[in-house]
Amino acid sequence: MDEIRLTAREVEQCRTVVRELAVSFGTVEDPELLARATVHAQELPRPLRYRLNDFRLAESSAAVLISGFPVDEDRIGPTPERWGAQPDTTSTFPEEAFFLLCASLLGEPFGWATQQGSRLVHDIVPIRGHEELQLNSASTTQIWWHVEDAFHPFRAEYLGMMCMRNPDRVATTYAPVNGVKLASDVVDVLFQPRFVIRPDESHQIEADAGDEGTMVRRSYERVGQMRDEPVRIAVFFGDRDAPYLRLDPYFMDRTPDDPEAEAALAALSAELDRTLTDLTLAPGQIVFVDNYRAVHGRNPFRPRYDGRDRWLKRVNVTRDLRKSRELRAGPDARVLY
Ligand SMILES: NC(=[NH2+])NCCC[C@H](N)C(=O)O
Ligand SMILES: O=C(O)CCC(=O)C(=O)O
Ligand SMILES: [Fe+2]
Repeated sequence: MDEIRLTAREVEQCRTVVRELAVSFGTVEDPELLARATVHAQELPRPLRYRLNDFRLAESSAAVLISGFPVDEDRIGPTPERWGAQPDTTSTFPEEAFFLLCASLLGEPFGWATQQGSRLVHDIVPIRGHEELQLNSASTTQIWWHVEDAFHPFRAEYLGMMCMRNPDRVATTYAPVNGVKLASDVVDVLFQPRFVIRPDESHQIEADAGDEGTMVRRSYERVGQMRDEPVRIAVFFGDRDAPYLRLDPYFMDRTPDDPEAEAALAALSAELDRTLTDLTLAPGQIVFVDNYRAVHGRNPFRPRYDGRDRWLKRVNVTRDLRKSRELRAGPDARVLY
């Protein structure tokens, strides 16, 4: 994993850019701010921009950690009890704006109509009743490692997470694909379309009541179709010697009709299990996981439900919005229906 540590001077430079945005905007969801993000991101410190550029272009590493940006523990307010339940979006504006500007250096932030009310910046918080689900809002059960939204052809190239608080030091888990060792015939099988990935539950929880337009309903129908009539896909793609990967074993069908494929998936899973490591985010730290080159998950923890729970912000980033044009309302629209 790459680590970028901001110097005190660089942090001041970042805060100046963010302060300027805060004059005109109260939420990072404002489409006008998003339209300008790529431009304003060029005002961030040059070393940060160079490092993120290397990460994006040279694939120097499968994840990058950015440390040093401060979080104002009092100003951000209590951890929300549900997704998007933060009473005042301005309370985390500086942190989210910095996060979004960094994301803009890697590509275009986007959201899903079927997740967290179509917002671009998601909350990762433990939610009452979700403790044992395979969702970001779970707690007492581990989140099995996965590629984010592996079932979807337009899933993120990078998954960003920024820590607001993490008092019990709960670890995100992480394993890069370049650490796995597999026999050549196993790699061959993984490159073939012999695998089935179903949509995970985070796309099947109906959005906040109220914003259930026709488009959103159609979007849930599309996810339903991917669940009921999934197409067979390859787990590996790209370069034979440095493959990209696409898998979420928890939501993948066993393939008893194809024992060779089943064995290849088991072999890859065992390797990723073997190489999985902990990454404990501290307040202010941002990680961007290369969603084509690594899997991630999370260790279990006991939720507090006292306003001081673990709280991350999350954003999906694509290198190319155009490839999903058929699912978006306009060229610069960022929500996939
Ligand atoms: N193996 C899994 N648990 N996959 C689903 C991951 C969690 C999902 N992306 C969410 O936002 O809640
Ligand atoms: O909470 C974490 O550290 C990661 C959760 C996760 O997998 C996700 O939100 O996509
Ligand atoms: Fe995830």
